[in-house]
Amino acid sequence: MPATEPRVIVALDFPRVESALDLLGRLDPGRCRVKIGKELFTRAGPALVERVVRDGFDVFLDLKFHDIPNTVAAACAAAADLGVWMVNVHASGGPAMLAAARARLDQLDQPPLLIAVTVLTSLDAADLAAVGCPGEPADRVLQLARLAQTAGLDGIVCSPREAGGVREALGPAFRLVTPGVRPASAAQGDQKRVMTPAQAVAAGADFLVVGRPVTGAADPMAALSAIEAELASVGPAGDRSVSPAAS
Ligand SMILES: O=c1ccn([C@@H]2O[C@H](COP(=O)(O)O)[C@@H](O)[C@H]2O)c(=O)[nH]1
Repeated sequence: MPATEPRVIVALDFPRVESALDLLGRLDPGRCRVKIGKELFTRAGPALVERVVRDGFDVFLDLKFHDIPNTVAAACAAAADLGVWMVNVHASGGPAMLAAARARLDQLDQPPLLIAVTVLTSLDAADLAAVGCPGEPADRVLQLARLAQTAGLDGIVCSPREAGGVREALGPAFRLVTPGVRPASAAQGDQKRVMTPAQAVAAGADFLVVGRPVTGAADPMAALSAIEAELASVGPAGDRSVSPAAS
């Protein structure tokens, strides 16, 4: 990914639509992308997504579809109709579900990026064991990442902690989208697998999803600028541009 492309995706998680619009009015689509997730989508619906797209933002619609193949494929097509830049599904939905989503989006001239959620960044090994998946999160992430790549997805959501291993195993063109990003001074909250912005990019993340460290800051724009400054200090280490032939 060229180092000049905005890496930060601001998660617009707000209890009030007006608060999301207020922050959007201060953000620059040339500097960051935005994520609309379950909270804002449930409050404001597709009309808000279309408005934010019209305002020039690359929108990651983070609804984490997880259902039977036919339903997920149709939901992905509906998301694409909104003009979003990225849409996601749960990798644990299985190979047929992933393949159906891929096949449906492949019918479009300009499909959004299709990304698979691996292991939620709020989970640690004990949480995984509690839901019947004993083992290290990194191993499960890699297993699900391979499944997603085999099904032709464009990348995965994982924590920055797994980015290095996945990057090494699956190559430079596979997009790694990492929530679980916390500047050194920020509260961890419910996230269990975290790294700083600089560490995430150095580990191989393409896109950093950042919510509360920006949206919950006293001065959200100053918080975003501090993250950008931290990323600038990483320099070209995160530039893994690939030729079309290699991608
Ligand atoms: O594994 C995942 C998948 C998605 N998310 C989403 O990212 C943001 C993170 O927000 P913070 O406030 O920076 O923790 C949020 O919208 C989650 O739904 C994730 O955290 N982990």
